[in-house]
Amino acid sequence: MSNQSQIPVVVNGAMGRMGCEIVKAIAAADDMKLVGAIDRKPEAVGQDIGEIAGCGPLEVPVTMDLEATLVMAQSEGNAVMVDVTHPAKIYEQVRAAIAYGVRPVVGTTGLTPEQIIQLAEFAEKASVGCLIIPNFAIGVILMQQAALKAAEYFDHVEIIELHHNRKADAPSGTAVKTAQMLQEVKPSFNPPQVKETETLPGARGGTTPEGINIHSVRLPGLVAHQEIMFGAPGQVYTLRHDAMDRVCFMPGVLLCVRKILPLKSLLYGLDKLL
Ligand SMILES: NC(=O)C1=CN([C@@H]2O[C@H](COP(=O)(O)OP(=O)(O)OC[C@H]3O[C@@H](n4cnc5c(N)ncnc54)[C@H](OP(=O)(O)O)[C@@H]3O)[C@@H](O)[C@H]2O)C=CC1
Ligand SMILES: O=C(O)C1=N[C@H](C(=O)O)C[C@H](O)C1
Repeated sequence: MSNQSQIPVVVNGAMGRMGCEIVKAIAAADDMKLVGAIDRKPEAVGQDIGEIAGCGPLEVPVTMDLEATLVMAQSEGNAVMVDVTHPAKIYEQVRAAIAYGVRPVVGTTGLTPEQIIQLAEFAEKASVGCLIIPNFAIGVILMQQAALKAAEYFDHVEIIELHHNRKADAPSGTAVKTAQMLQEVKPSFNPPQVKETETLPGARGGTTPEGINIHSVRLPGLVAHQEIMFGAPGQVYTLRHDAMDRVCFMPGVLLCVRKILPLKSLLYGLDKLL
């Protein structure tokens, strides 16, 4: 495939756990070209991201300069930025990408519902596609679909998400999205049965506006896991997904990079693309 028909891709957070995996996946995709690698480690500036990610030289030096990279990517035309950084700066980074006409595929979690609404308005006005994808794994989307079916029959549900202990945000973006999806089937869950008292604050987890409790477990050894537990008199129905390796997210990342090109507005969730 000629260089001109390849999709130019910038990875923000390129040196992280997800970032390195994404760099390798893009390097292996014939229809994409890595044009920028951003991270926030001064000591790595100028080093080849291909060497850092372990896929051999790509001649793409690490930079800390988001704006200059967006300007460069914009000049390539039809560019995409995959962001896998940190909740702290994600809102500003997505706005900047949209402002430069570089389509953001946002894997970073931690955006608030209000921020997502504001980004949707901004993307719509700019007529730039934007994807907010709390989970790129197909297995998670299938689990969520099964949960939507179960929610038609069960009034009681709790979500348990389990992650490695380097994760910055809690609850996970996937758990938040799952609760939001369930609410579309039923406006509220878990009608109270008794007046509960927490003798240890937080023991019942965090309660979403949908009335669904989310429990966040953080341990070394875990990667990314989620259970959705439905209960009814005499039965418990549990759905579970386990990400054993971040490679499971890569087909979803590549799909987003391809599917974002014709979009002119924001979509939230991989289910919207399938
Ligand atoms: N949507 C999905 O399917 C998935 C989403 N995620 C999400 O992706 C994000 C990253 O996860 P993970 O790769 O495990 O995290 P890591 O901490 O391993 O990687 C993040 C990288 O981005 C760097 N970074 C942080 N903030 C900035 C910034 N403002 N600008 C540039 N670089 C920055 C970090 O630097 P430093 O080390 O110095 O902090 C680090 O190198 C998280 O929000 C996580 O929830 C993760 C897996 C799957
Ligand atoms: O931080 C992670 O690792 C993950 N984050 C995402 C989330 O918050 O849902 C997706 C996946 O669970 C891995």
